[in-house]
Amino acid sequence: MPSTSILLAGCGKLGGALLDGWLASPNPPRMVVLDRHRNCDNENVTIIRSADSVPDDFAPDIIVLAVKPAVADDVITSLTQTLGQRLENAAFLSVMAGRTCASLSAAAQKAGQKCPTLRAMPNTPSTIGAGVSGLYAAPDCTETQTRLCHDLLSAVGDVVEVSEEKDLLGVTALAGSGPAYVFLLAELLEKAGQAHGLSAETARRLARGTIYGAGRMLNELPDDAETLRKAVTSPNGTTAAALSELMQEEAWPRAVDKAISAAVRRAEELAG
Ligand SMILES: NC(=O)c1ccc[n+]([C@@H]2O[C@H](COP(=O)([O-])OP(=O)(O)OC[C@H]3O[C@@H](n4cnc5c(N)ncnc54)[C@H](O)[C@@H]3O)[C@@H](O)[C@H]2O)c1
Ligand code: PRO
Repeated sequence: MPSTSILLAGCGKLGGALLDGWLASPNPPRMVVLDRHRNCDNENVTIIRSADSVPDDFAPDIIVLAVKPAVADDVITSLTQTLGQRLENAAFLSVMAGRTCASLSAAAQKAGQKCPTLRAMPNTPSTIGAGVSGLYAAPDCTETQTRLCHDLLSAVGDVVEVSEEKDLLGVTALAGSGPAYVFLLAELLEKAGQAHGLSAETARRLARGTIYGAGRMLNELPDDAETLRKAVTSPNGTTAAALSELMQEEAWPRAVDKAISAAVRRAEELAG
C-alpha cells in the first residue's frame, strides 16, 4: 500500500468493502471518508458528513467515488468547490457502474477544477482482500496516478488493467456483479439439499464448503476450469447425470449468456 492520501466519497456496501480491505492491509493510507451514515473508529480515518468538513491540511492524491451515480455530480461539485487548488495533482477513481470518465471529469471542470479520472470495477470480496478489479485510466491521467490506483486496488485483491473504457462493461457484468451469481448458486444448492432431506445447517455447510473448495482449486491449481470439471465427472456417474441437465444449451449456457448480456445492457443504460 503506497503512502498516500485518499478521500473516499461513499462508504456503503462497496466503499465499505474497500475501506475494510485497506484498513486490514499492512500500511493503510491516510483516509478521509465522506459518508452520511458510516462511522469508523480508526486512527487512519477521519469521517466527515459533508464536503465542506474536509480538514484544512488534507490534500487528497485520489478521490474514490463510491456513491450511487445519481448523486455523483453533487458530490464532485461540492468537493471540487471545497478543495479547489488542493486538487491540482489529484485524480478521481470512480467505482460506479456506468458513469464515464468524460462525464465525471466534466462535472469537476464545471465546478472550476481540471481533474483526470480513472475508473475501476472492484467487487465485494475486496472486504477480505479477495477482490478482483478491472481498472481503466483516461489518457490524461499521469503514470503516478495510475500506479497509485493500481496499488490501492492491489491491496484488496487482483487487478486487471483494460486499455479501453468500454471493456469495463464486460468487467462489470462478469466480476462486479459476479459475486451475486455465486451467492445465488449457494442459495439454490442449499434449497436443493434440503429438498432432498438434509437439514438446513448441513445443506448450508455443504453448499458453502463446496463453493469455497472449488474456488480455492481454481485459484491455486494451474489446471483450467474444464479440466477440473472433468476430473469430478466419473463416466456414467452422478456428476455426469447432473451436468447432462446443466449443460443443455437452453440450461446454463443460455442462462449465463442472457444474464451477462442483461448486465452489460444495464451498464450501458447507466452510462447514458
Ligand atoms: N455493491 C457492489 O457490489 C458494487 C460493486 C462494484 C461497484 N459498485 C458501485 O459502487 C457504487 C455504490 O454502490 P453501493 O452498493 O456501495 O451503494 P450503497 O448505497 O451501499 O452506498 C452508497 C453510500 O453513499 C452514501 N451517500 C449517499 N449520498 C451521499 C452524499 N451526498 N455524500 C456522501 N455520501 C453519500 C450513502 O450513505 C451510502 O453509504 C455504485 O455506483 C455501484 O455501481 C457496487
Ligand atoms: N453492483 C453494482 C450494480 O449492481 C455494480 C456491480 C455490482 O449495479
